[in-house]
Amino acid sequence: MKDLAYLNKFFLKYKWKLIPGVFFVITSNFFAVIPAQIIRLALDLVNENIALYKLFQQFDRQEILYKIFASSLLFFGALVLLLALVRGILLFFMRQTIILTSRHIEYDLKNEIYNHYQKLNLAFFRRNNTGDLMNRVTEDVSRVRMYIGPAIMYTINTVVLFILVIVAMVNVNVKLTILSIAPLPILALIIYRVHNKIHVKSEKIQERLSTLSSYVQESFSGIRVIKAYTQEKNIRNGFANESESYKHDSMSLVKIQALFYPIMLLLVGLSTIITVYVGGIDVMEGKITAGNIAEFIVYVNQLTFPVSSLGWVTSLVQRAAASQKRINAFLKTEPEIINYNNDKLNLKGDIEFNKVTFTYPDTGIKAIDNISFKVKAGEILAIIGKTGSGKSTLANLILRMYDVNEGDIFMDGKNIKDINLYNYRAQTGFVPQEVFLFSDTIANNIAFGQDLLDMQKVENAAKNASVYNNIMEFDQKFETYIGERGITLSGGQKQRVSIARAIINEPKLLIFDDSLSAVDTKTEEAILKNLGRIMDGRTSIIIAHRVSTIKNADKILVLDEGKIIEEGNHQQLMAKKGSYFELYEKQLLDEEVVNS
Ligand SMILES: Nc1ncnc2c1ncn2[C@@H]1O[C@H](COP(=O)(O)OP(=O)(O)OP(=O)(O)O)[C@@H](O)[C@H]1O
Repeated sequence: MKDLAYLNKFFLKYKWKLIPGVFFVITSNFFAVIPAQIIRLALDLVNENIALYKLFQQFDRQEILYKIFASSLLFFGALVLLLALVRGILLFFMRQTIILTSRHIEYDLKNEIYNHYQKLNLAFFRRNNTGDLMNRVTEDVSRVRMYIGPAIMYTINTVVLFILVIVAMVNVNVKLTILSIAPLPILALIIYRVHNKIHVKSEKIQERLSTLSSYVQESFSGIRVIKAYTQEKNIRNGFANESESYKHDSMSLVKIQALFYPIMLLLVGLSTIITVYVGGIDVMEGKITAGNIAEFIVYVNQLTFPVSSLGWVTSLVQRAAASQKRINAFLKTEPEIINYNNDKLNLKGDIEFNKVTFTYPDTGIKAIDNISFKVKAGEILAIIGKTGSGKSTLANLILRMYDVNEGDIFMDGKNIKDINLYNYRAQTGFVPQEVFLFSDTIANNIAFGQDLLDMQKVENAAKNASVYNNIMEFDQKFETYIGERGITLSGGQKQRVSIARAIINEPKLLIFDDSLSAVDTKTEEAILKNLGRIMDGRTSIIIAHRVSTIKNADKILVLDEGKIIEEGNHQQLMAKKGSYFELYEKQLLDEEVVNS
């Protein structure tokens, strides 16, 4: 429960919506109790008047008596209707205030969690799976909303109605009160148990549904592999098995749900029977009137819903507390990469690595091992090496996606930890190894890092990334939708759109992580030529597998197992006749074989 205390700040924020809500809950209950008393009066009136009516048999007055009696009954009926109407209006305002507030708080909480996610660094997203991250913002927040809205509303409602009804009942007859409400605690307990069971089963069904959806999604994504390996039948059987488990769990939920109403009706019926039986004896003994029995039956029926909601509310609160606990754990996670400096930064592009070592915190893999090098502003640094040698990690460290364990990285002579991180990243262009494009138009994808869409800039960037002609071939040109709802770009086209996105701002520092692997050598040459022009006087870091890509770099680092094993420009490294030379010779040979 203490986890839910986190929400108090929201209650305070929306107090002027909640306080009227509580007022409406309380007043609406008065209008729930008064009709029962009017029904008692009406019934007693019927009882007395029937005797009187019979007394005046054969007299003219009987007709007048009948009229008075009928109009009084009509009056009581109209009064009950009017009270129900007023109660309805109050209930409407109750929901308009309390449930509306719960929606406001849900919105605030979702935004708070989402904003917090944006502050957290890459390592956090690698540690937690996407499903979990999504659940915090969707499922968990919804459960918390059920506590803020329905749970609180029904709790206040139940307490107020209970007090009013019990006071009214005790005023009539204490013994009858105790006996008629005796089955209700059992009702609350059973409903609580049934709700918990329903909850456990619903959770299981939800899990089954997720598994089923993932299965279907994966089989659609991998349809080419499935068809190529003629695995359609196996996949179909797998789907049938998953569906069977889902059906089985759903059936068992339906069985429990089917018990819910009969149990409720049984216990309410029991209360009514007790009221009629015990009340009937009291009427015969003259302790209470017949109208009191009718009044009691109305009370008992009025208590049914709040009592059953008590069980429901208890399980709602428990679930909300569990969800809020998970949300709090996320909100308490502090970003590991912290920006201490808000001074404006004008990046030049001098980079220095000084004895840098980095080990991935989750896997314990030492990806960078005691690396030192310098790049002057305006130079092109190339990084080459076997797969897994630490090239992408180096790019991540330059972008300060992770902080180093040992050593220091300097940007323009300042430690990277001490410069304005957001300013720094804004002046950096990065093309990641795994291209990611949003489900949006090509123009918006290219202009992603910009505040405003400047089509001139977008087109220029596309030209410099050698993708302009491809885009112009599409019917809708730059307005072409890509991603799930749109067309599928080829690997090379995606890479070039991603390059256009990185160069559109003419960054001071540009990092290409194996970003030319899917384009042919001719296109690669054209892009590099354009880059040479755009990046003149700015620093570029090019990670590549092909020697042809990096031949013209000012400095080349050859990495192996996180260490620099060779360093120099193309000529120097060729003269060394070491790993770089071997790689070059091998790639040259491969090219000749392909061309012959
Ligand atoms: N997010 C991560 N968490 C844990 N370990 C990682 C992570 N990313 C990379 N590694 C590990 O760090 C090492 C270096 O990986 P890195 O991606 O830097 O290599 P690379 O040289 O870029 O390889 P490639 O050329 O195949 O892209 C590898 O052993 C890899 O398994």
